[in-house]
Amino acid sequence: MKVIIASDHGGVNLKASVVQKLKDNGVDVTDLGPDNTDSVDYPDYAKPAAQKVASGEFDRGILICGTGIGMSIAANKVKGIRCALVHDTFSAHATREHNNSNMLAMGERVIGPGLADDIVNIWLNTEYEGGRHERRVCKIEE
Ligand SMILES: O=C(CO)[C@H](O)[C@H](O)[C@H](O)COP(=O)(O)O
Repeated sequence: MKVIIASDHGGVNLKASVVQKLKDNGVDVTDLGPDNTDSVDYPDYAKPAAQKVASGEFDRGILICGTGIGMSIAANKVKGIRCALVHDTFSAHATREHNNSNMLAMGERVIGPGLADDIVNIWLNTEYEGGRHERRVCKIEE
């Protein structure tokens, strides 16, 4: 599975920790930036990351800003993206099983690296259930 990750300045430290954990676990992860805490605008990173998932260049995308909210809003403007803002492990499971989410957004100012790693691990390894959920996901796509 190919994963792309991006942040703004508010998520750059949590992103570094998530990237390291993914690499330790052998996940093929590409960091779109930024690589420092200079102030940037989150849509400038969320949009290209979302486009690379929507195009199929990457299988999944992870976005991290201060709250995760701005990046999730921006990513969900891209057709084909279902970006879930998640700060608990139950939702990480549920959004894969029910929504077939292809992007995950988290906030560095909301959760710490331990919980973020658990969320990412669950989100990457939980299968979409299909069935009744497929009808609903199709309605989103329409
Ligand atoms: O978009 C956000 C909030 O919805 C993100 O948390 C940003 O990281 C945040 O707005 C950046 O804020 P800052 O005061 O410019 O660091």
